[in-house]
Amino acid sequence: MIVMKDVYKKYPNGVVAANGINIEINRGEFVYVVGPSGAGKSTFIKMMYREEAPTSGDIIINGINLATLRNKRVPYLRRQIGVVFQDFKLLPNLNVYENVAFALEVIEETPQDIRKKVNDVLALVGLTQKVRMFPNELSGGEQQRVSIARSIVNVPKVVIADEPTGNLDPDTSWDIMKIFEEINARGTTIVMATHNKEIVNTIRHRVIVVEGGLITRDEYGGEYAYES
Ligand SMILES: Nc1ncnc2c1ncn2[C@@H]1O[C@H](COP(=O)(O)OP(=O)(O)OP(=O)(O)O)[C@@H](O)[C@H]1O
Repeated sequence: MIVMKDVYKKYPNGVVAANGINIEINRGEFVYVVGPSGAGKSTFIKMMYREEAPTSGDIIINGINLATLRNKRVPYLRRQIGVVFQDFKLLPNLNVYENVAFALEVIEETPQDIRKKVNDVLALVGLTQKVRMFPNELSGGEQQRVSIARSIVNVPKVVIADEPTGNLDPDTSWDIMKIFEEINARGTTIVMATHNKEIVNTIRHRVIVVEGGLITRDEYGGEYAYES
């Protein structure tokens, strides 16, 4: 469960990117976050995994209050949340297997556990044949699959994705969406910022519209639509 109460965010340059956001997202939901460029979608998402801190207001993720979370507890939060980016953010000097295993190794899993968990998630995203390849040997879609595998290897309750199909062609984007659908079907909450109107209007889920740092619409099975 994700709760935001009166969340306000002003960047040091004076830009107000969140201007009183209130929202509840229940366990297992799939939520699209849409809105015009500069509306505050990335800021909204970054505050959920504490990449950005709100200026005021409360953010509670699976019972963890980010307002009172100590910095040393941030890794604990990050284990509960998988994050997927538009530009994949893979480590270029590690192969597919190592990029995914890295996320587990940092929390001191045993080698046997690592092997099983990494192979399982790589099978889920369809990359079993490419485990020894490096990011620069993969297509964009394959790199995004690695990044998704990395995001779910710790079995997080929530996966947050900021424009995960933004760098991909339409066919590849649909393939990536199938993986998110599968992850969601297994019970993981998904929060996804996207500009992809066709996807939002075809694979229907809850749609939150962010405009001017505010949630201006919130509809289950809604359409990709906003005023400006
Ligand atoms: N680190 C930052 N410092 C200062 N201002 C920022 C910072 N990050 C974002 N902003 C500003 O906050 C506002 C919201 O930006 P944000 O990236 O959240 O929008 P967005 O809806 O994700 O946009 P896009 O769809 O273009 O990615 C914009 O005016 C932006 O310029």
